[in-house]
Amino acid sequence: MHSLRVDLGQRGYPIHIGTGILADPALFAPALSTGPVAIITDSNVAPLYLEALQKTLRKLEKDVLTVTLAAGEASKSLANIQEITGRLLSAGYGRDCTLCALGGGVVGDITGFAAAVYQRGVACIQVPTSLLAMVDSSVGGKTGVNHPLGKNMIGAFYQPRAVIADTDTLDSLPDREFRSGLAEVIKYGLINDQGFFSWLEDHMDAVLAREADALAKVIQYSCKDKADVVARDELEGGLRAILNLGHTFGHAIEAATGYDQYLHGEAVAIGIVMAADLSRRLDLIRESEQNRIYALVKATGLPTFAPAFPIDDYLAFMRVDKKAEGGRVRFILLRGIGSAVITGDVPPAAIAQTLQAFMEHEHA
Ligand SMILES: NC(=O)c1ccc[n+]([C@@H]2O[C@H](COP(=O)([O-])OP(=O)(O)OC[C@H]3O[C@@H](n4cnc5c(N)ncnc54)[C@H](O)[C@@H]3O)[C@@H](O)[C@H]2O)c1
Ligand SMILES: O=C(O)C(=O)C[C@@H](O)[C@H](O)[C@H](O)COP(=O)(O)O
Ligand SMILES: [Zn+2]
Repeated sequence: MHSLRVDLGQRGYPIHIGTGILADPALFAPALSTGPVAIITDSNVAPLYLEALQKTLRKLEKDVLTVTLAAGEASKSLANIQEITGRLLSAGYGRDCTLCALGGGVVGDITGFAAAVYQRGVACIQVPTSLLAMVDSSVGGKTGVNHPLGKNMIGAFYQPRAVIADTDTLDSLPDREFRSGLAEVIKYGLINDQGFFSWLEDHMDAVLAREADALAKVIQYSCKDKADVVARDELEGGLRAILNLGHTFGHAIEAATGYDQYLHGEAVAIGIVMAADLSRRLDLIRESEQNRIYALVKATGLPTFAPAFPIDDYLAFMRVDKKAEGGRVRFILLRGIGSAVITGDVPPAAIAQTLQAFMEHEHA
């Protein structure tokens, strides 16, 4: 097992990454409040891992309630916050309860938000089971739900008490979901870890084959890169926005397509390719660097072109992005591989050219 820490003083917490650790009560015990536990999970994950987690918690003599949401992004809704909190109230759960998010980023984001608002805040443990959740969403305390008008528009920063990532659960993760998680992994290399990006270029075959050593390195490096950024800027006053590379375009793609055609990581992959294109148009990176980025995304089997919509539709979704300031959309762009810049100083014509280029055809 490998453990690291998100260094946030009193709100700091451990991230445990390893095989078989879902069955280890000793990892859960320090993060639990004194009262009962509610496991929030989804309809795909429940048949696979719910029993194992229930067993672990019962060894700690915990009463356990389970809320199983329908799998998929549509479950990240305010209606399900009502459902979860209603179940907790009906069961008489008080402020001493703990919510355990067992699943991917959807379950993690909604459970974290439910924990933030239920009786003004109860303990939360993230038990990520998708690659994306292990490398990104379970860490850092961004919680929330979607609104039809925009992705993640309702939420809170609320840190978990612990992240417990049992990599054995990835054995059952469908290939498309696995690749989706790799988009966020590539992101870390691009924003602040040039060596990791090069390593990914050299080892993508091993990663895609889910070789244990390669997978362990991917998860450990990603969690460390994310924990470092979060520790320096928990509430996204500035620096943390670099974790949003590819998301200004990506979230617009998700929202424009009703959240059900592209997985989050797929939309982010297209967004990364677009951000690289925009960076090159503004002479921030060389064409050779743009080509490397495109090649790695492509080698990962992720999509690199966006569905065709009127540019104004994309721009309208991009304007609701939370990074916008004074009505001006801000982008995370690249100054090289391993170096990101946050800027609102982007000519509208360049944004339109990038959108056009990646809607019309695949980049050669
Ligand atoms: N809070 C953050 O910092 C943050 C970061 C990145 C993404 N996100 C959010 O995370 C969500 C995407 O997360 P995701 O990709 O995990 O999606 P997801 O939660 O929908 O999980 C992906 C799919 O895989 C299934 N699944 C999960 N684990 C499995 C397993 N071990 N075996 C078999 N099937 C399994 C799920 O049921 C689902 O169908 C988006 O809503 C995105 O906005 C949040
Ligand atoms: O943790 C962060 O900060 C991120 O931006 C991580 C992203 O991968 C994630 O998709 C996040 O939910 C996006 O946040 P948002 O603030 O743009 O909604
Ligand atoms: Zn993301």
